[in-house]
Amino acid sequence: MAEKQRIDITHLSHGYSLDNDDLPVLDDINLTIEPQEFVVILGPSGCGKSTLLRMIAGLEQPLNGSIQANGQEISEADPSRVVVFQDPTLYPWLTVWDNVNLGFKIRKEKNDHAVQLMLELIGLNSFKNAYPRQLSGGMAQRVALARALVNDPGILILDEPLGKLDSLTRITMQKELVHLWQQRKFTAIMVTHDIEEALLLATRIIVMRHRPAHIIGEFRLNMDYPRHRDSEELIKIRKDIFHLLGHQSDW
Ligand SMILES: Nc1ncnc2c1ncn2[C@@H]1O[C@H](COP(=O)(O)OP(=O)(O)OP(=O)(O)O)[C@@H](O)[C@H]1O
Repeated sequence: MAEKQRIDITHLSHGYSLDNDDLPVLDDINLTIEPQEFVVILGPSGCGKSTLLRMIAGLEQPLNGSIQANGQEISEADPSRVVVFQDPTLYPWLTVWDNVNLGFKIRKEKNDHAVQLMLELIGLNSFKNAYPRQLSGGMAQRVALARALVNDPGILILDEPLGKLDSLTRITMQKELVHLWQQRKFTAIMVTHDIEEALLLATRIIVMRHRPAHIIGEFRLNMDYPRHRDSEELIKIRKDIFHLLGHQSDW
């Protein structure tokens, strides 16, 4: 199993150049994510959440500041940090089994037992010979999660992975995600626009504001799963998040 990762983000700032103007995006982000936490980042559209995730994944370097995994500066992508995007990005010419098995194949390894176990865990064993076009959106996203998790990443980076699913499938997938996280004990960092989703999944919620983005608050949720939307504790945290955001119109 991959070593579980602790992420240390220190004084991280970033920006882009747009039409010769500087576009500051992230401003002095300081955040530590402990191994096996489930951290959810909430923030308005365009504030820089995906940019931050790309940096944790090593797909982009910050202009200033530091970002480390277990004390080592993150300078490039690494198989121990896996990203799952909003779109499942499965290979259409590969079956479900071959999509999940891809990492092993690339590394010239064979671990059919792990692939089988993963397919059972996501409830798609009977679809192992199906092609992506034969799957529903929720099933395809489960395959993408299986493909990410079969290689036992130290950290799973989730960029709105349930954003395009209908609300019923989304509720099922939220439960599955918690189940997988409890079983496989990876560190999870996820971006969502959905406050309810954050409340149901996170061990910690980070709230960001933008132009440029900075952290304006965080909430620890020491509650068991499954959680109930109308529990007193969640109602209180939901209220506090709305209060913090001040009912921003650009959410
Ligand atoms: N490669 C790039 N070049 C220039 N600007 C970029 C680039 N990538 C992102 N941006 C800009 O950076 C800002 C943050 O983008 P990002 O995708 O990180 O936001 P986000 O919070 O994830 O948004 P959303 O919630 O809508 O997905 C946006 O203003 C975007 O236009």
